[in-house]
Amino acid sequence: MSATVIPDTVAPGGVITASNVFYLLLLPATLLFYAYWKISRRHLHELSNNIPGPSGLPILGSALEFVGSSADIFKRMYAKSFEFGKVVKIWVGPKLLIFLTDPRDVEIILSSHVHIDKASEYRFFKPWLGDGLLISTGQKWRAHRKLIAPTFHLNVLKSFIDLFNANSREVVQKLKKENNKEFDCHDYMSEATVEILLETAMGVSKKTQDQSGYDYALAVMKMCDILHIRHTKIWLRADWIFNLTQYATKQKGLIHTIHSLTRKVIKRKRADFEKGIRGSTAEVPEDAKTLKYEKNVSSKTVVEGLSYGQSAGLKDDLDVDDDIGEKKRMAFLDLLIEASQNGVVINDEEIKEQVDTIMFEGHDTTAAGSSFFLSLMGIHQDIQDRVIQEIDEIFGDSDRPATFADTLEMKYLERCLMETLRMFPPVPIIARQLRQDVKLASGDYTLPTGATIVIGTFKIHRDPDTYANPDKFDPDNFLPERSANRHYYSFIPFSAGPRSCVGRKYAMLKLKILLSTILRHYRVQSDLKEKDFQLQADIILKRAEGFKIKLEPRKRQLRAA
Ligand code: HEM
Repeated sequence: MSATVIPDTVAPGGVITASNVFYLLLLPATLLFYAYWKISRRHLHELSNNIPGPSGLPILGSALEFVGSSADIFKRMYAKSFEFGKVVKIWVGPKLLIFLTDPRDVEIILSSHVHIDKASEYRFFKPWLGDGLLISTGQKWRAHRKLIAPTFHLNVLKSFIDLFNANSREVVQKLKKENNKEFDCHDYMSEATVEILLETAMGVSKKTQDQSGYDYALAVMKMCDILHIRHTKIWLRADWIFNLTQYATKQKGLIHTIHSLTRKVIKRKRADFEKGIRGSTAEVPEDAKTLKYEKNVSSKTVVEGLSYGQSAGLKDDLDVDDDIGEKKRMAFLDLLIEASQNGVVINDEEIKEQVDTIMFEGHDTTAAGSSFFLSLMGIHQDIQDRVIQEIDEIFGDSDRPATFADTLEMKYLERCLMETLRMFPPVPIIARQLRQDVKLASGDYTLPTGATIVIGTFKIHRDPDTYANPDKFDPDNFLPERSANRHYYSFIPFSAGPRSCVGRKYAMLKLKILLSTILRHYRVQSDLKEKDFQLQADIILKRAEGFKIKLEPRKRQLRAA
């Protein structure tokens, strides 16, 4: 542009050229920009000065701590976390991260209707999840949350029970080929959780998809690897650099695989909708239907009988009014398509973003949770005995499907599940961007506007001030008398407050049916102990070495009912 204004020629015998002018102005312009940048960040520095944390290197800060494999980074960061208190600042280049692990401080952030903006790192999800519920903010997030949350209410979830049973039975059949040999159960859990989502929340039969649930799950895992690399290698954060790398090409291919499934799902559902078909079109085999076994359970018992993965005192928009009107009782994609018919609440692109979001959040988290659960059962044989005893007391020697009332009886299994989510929370950290200063409750600290706040769920769940023996797998941590005096925000696997997980109840119900069905048929063995797990936190917490277990068929004489 400047070349057209000031011709880039050498003046006869002179030295003033356009490039000379450019270089002459570059230095003062840079100095001015730097001065402005420093002044605009003064507040950030002033308020963070008294927050403890590693001093780091000039310019880079602690960026080098994030070099290496995900498992190395996780181990290093967790070890470092013991050097400081419950409010820690870390500079990563110019970025200020503040880690919070005191439940009183965490409550201030998570319960707020103001601090709802996700950290800037979530933008790496955009090409994949668009502006779906996980990432969006402001009015768009509010309107869509209001629309989507009721589609995960208990009354809707109860209509999924037969499909949870049918799919869990299929997993048991598939697992037969792994009898008595070591294998990675996460592969099976990923495939099952994708297929269950397709048949329940999306309401389409998995048989109509030409891609298997596993292909989709694999693409998601590889996509998470790339996103994790962008979080840790700071030079890849800039889109223009990232787009020059092979990761960008790989990402394009993976997004194509992921989006081709979600596009097909929406297309099929729309076609069904136009034919007047509502609800799931997935078929349930007769022997997985629960109607004749179901006892009537009042919604009051339901709320009191199940914590759904939350501390008992925490309530959110999933807990209000379980007896919602008949009209509102629609599953996720049915409701979105119906809402889009008038084009006001949600348009086609937004439906796709939400479907992508639910397909991701709904499967990878529960695949990790169930794989950790099975690994822990394999390690703690005595605890597995008690779970199996409880299941056998509920089902006897019958092979009938699990009813909703049965899931309420699975109290010990539920405690084991909660303890699994405590020790190995699938979402190990939550990050928010502060748009205004926040005074903390735990000490004389004020978090400055512009800081990235990292809620360290993994660390909070291992705090010896809250859990007497935090590294021991002890389901009795969730006995009512032990939970009673705990701060509500000291157990937050599903986050909490207005941006809590909308799939919390769905996840707990599905996991109870899936895991109890597996344990009705198999006993789990594991040669490793949990201290040997190589944890890696690339978006979702996993075992880097895979979730290796062995299954032994249980010797039960089953009868039909
Ligand atoms: C064990 C299973 C699960 C765990 C541990 C889990 C955990 C979480 C956590 C911690 C968040 C907050 C994330 C953040 O703020 O960055 C979240 C949000 C979310 N989860 Fe889950 N989740 C699980 C299962 C599910 C399922 C089954 C679904 C859907 C079917 C789901 C859908 C969502 C959505 C849509 C959000 C975003 C909510 C919002 O921002 O309004 N999750 N989940």
